[in-house]
Amino acid sequence: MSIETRNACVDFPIFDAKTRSLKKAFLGRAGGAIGRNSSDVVVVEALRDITMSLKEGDRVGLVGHNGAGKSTLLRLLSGIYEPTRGAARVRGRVAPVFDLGVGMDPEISGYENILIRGMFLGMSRKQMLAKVDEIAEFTELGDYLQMPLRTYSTGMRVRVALGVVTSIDPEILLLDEGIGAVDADFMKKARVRLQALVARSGILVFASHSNEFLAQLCDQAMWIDHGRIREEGDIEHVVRAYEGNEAGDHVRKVLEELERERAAQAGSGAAAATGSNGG
Ligand SMILES: Nc1ncnc2c1ncn2[C@@H]1O[C@H](COP(=O)(O)OP(=O)(O)OP(=O)(O)O)[C@@H](O)[C@H]1O
Repeated sequence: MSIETRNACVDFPIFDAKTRSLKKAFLGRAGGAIGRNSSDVVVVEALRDITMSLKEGDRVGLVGHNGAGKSTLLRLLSGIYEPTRGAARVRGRVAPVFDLGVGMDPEISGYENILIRGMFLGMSRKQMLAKVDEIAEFTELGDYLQMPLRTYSTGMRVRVALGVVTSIDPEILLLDEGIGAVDADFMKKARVRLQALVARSGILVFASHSNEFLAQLCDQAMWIDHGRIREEGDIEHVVRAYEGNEAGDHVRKVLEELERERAAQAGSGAAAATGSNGG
């Protein structure tokens, strides 16, 4: 599996822009540049000359200000958008997780929504039937899963959606944040599942404004600025460039913490193995 883009650009033509008061070319603090294409139609230049090459095992975080182009890049990689110019080629089974609520039907039960949402993300009905009990247990929603989804609170819906998303087996996982609405205890549980999901996905591209979350799931990052790749490299370096030393130090702490957790897990795994041999 792989992702390759070469000088990929995405323009959004805006036919109903108030053109008379528009400056010739506008580059604001937020959002992509506003310009005109060759037919003099106003366009938002959401992505400019994106060249990237990802292979199995790559875990890339996208950082950048509001409107920088992160979501547009994820949509380009998922095939929802074609490049206006340049090329984008993606090989592999893609699971686009942009909006946790997409593909959910308020009129049917939580249980049925689990099946449907899973199929929307590329799983077969049979595969989902095999997973549904485990997902139901993860959500801790009990009998609520028999009730129509419209009777759920926002956080309860997110639990269902997260349960499904973290149960799939994608080759390429494209994740847009928006995972904020669950309570802290549940998030802790979800984090473990998300990390497991990422570990079994071949390629991850994850857009988020949470450096903590990014550091937990990614090792590389790209800073998207006004539709262009401004900086790329390891995640600490990119966050430091984008947000400064304090944020960079925070990322390093999160990475060190993860490293300790992993070492402790490996240690206890080794101890358990030794124990069973001895007994
Ligand atoms: N469907 C659309 N039609 C017109 N312009 C769009 C459309 N989608 C995005 N844009 C523009 O493209 C630019 C990039 O938007 P995008 O959603 O990719 O940014 P983002 O980095 O994900 O931002 P945020 O962090 O705020 O979610 C913005 O200027 C936005 O106004």
